[in-house]
Amino acid sequence: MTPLLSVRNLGKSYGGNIGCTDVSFDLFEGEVMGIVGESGSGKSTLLNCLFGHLAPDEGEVIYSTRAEGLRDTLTMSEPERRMLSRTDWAFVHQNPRDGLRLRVSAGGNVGERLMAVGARHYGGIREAASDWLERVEIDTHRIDDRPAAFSGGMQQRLQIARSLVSGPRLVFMDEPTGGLDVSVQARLLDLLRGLVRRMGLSVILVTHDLAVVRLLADRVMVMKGGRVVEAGLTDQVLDDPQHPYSQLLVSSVLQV
Ligand SMILES: Nc1ncnc2c1ncn2[C@@H]1O[C@H](COP(=O)(O)OP(=O)(O)OP(=O)(O)O)[C@@H](O)[C@H]1O
Repeated sequence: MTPLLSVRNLGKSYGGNIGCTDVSFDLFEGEVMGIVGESGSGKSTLLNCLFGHLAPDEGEVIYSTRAEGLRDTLTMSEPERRMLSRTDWAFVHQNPRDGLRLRVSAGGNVGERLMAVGARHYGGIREAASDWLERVEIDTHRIDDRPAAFSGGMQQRLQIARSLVSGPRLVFMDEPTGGLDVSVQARLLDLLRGLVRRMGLSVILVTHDLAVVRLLADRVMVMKGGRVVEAGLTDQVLDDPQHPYSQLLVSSVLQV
């Protein structure tokens, strides 16, 4: 089976500082890959290099496109890449305010993404937006409200609806439950898990929370100092970590 995404020797430094280095992995269709590590271990740098928010210094990011087979996204033209990130890919930010337009209605936030991929029929767009609000458990009566009036958890659910409405195959998530109350996190995780499984999404999920990884990820990569120090099936890595740093990471959570 061809991987959906193949990353080879990806590296990015900031002046003399390593952001991430020598990162290689494959991601298959329908698979969730968790990336964990302490603050400064390179998780965000890696995620942003993969999505295209940052330009890596070296490496390859080969993506299996629907129309043109395998393509290195790092050598694509800017318009091609933009199109890919609107149609096949989506990004869920930790802070929903980074992924939403706060002055546009909830329905508008979702509908806008459909228009960006060519939808034009107003009735159809509004219906799809309403359907997606329901799917992320937002009362459809709030469709014309601005997200600024929503709670943090609702804003995050709206951002997820906006990201998924266009039917992406690969979703990048940066601490999607970070900054939310524990009870709100639990509900969001449940929702995310259901959507990911039902839609058969491939996900690259950055988090420092091992409970999030345990619940969502099929496989996990542990990063330290910009490098992947251990990778494997989630249960294996969390139940029987091999690298001393992974052991420390797992045991520090258990002690809390
Ligand atoms: N804009 C930048 N300029 C210089 N160094 C940076 C920059 N962004 C990140 N770094 C450095 O790159 C390394 C990796 O940082 P990165 O933010 O990717 O880690 P992280 O694991 O995502 O951390 P956090 O969980 O705190 O977001 C760190 O040493 C960090 O100081």
